[in-house]
Amino acid sequence: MSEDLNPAVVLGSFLGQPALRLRAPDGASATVLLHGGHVVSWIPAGGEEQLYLSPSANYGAGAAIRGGVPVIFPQFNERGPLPRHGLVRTRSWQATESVLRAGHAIGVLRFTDDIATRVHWPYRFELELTVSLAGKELDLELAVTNTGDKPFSFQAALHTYLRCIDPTKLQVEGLQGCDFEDNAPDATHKTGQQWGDVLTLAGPIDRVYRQVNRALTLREIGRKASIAMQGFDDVVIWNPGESGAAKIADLPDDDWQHFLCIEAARIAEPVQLAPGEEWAGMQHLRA
Ligand SMILES: O=P(O)(O)OC[C@H]1O[C@H](O)[C@H](O)[C@@H](O)[C@@H]1O
Repeated sequence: MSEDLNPAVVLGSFLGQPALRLRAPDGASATVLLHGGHVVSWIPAGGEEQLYLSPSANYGAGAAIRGGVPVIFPQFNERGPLPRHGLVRTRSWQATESVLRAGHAIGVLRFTDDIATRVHWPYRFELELTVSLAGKELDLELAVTNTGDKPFSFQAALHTYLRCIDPTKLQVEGLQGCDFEDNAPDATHKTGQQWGDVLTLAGPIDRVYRQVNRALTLREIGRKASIAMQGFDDVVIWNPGESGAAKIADLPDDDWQHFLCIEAARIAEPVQLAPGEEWAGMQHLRA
């Protein structure tokens, strides 16, 4: 991609890392690192930063960046033999396209399997992350294509760290009736069902909500944001709380108070892809 192909989307740098910088005509902007295809910043038109990014985050080859929107593929967490959260958040992607269409700045990044990924996972695949923004909206689409001659199955997620004022005072609405798996260290029951429509946090939370077929609303003082998904059946809600944050080296001890992860995920029922097939999942964020 040439540097001056489109003034709405340019190749630049962010903390010394190669990055795609998107700016819509209405002033909305986002930054996507080539490392991990990782969105590290999103500022809606006339608004403020919506994503949390740890000041202690690590960057560069092999690093998993704490904050922003890590792309998880083909394994979620430690639910298999691969490195935690898969193979692509720690590797370099390529910027392939930049477009300004109907007022939206759009950038596309691609990741293709290589010898290093095939050592872990012997499949041929291509990922494409499309980042599109304008006004108060950010749309992220992850497309996965099986470019090989063997079928495979995978899990995937867009592990979005949403910046917030205080996670213990916000509300997430829209999960009523959904079954969940509770992976918090102190959870007394490993599964449950969301009985009320309003989820509030009292401490650490690490839940996989199943079959969330509607948009979620995040409310806190002076703010109402919405998060909708397509293709991603599950939603992970994660915050390590004070005790968990103390064990995370690349997160300042108090910073658990500045974000809530609302992750568009496909975990419980992995996607099966035959040779030549493609799957796409989307997360739509509205500030
Ligand atoms: O520390 P990481 O490897 O980035 O994982 C961060 C978190 O990701 C997900 O939200 C999982 O549900 C959590 O169990 C995990 O702690």
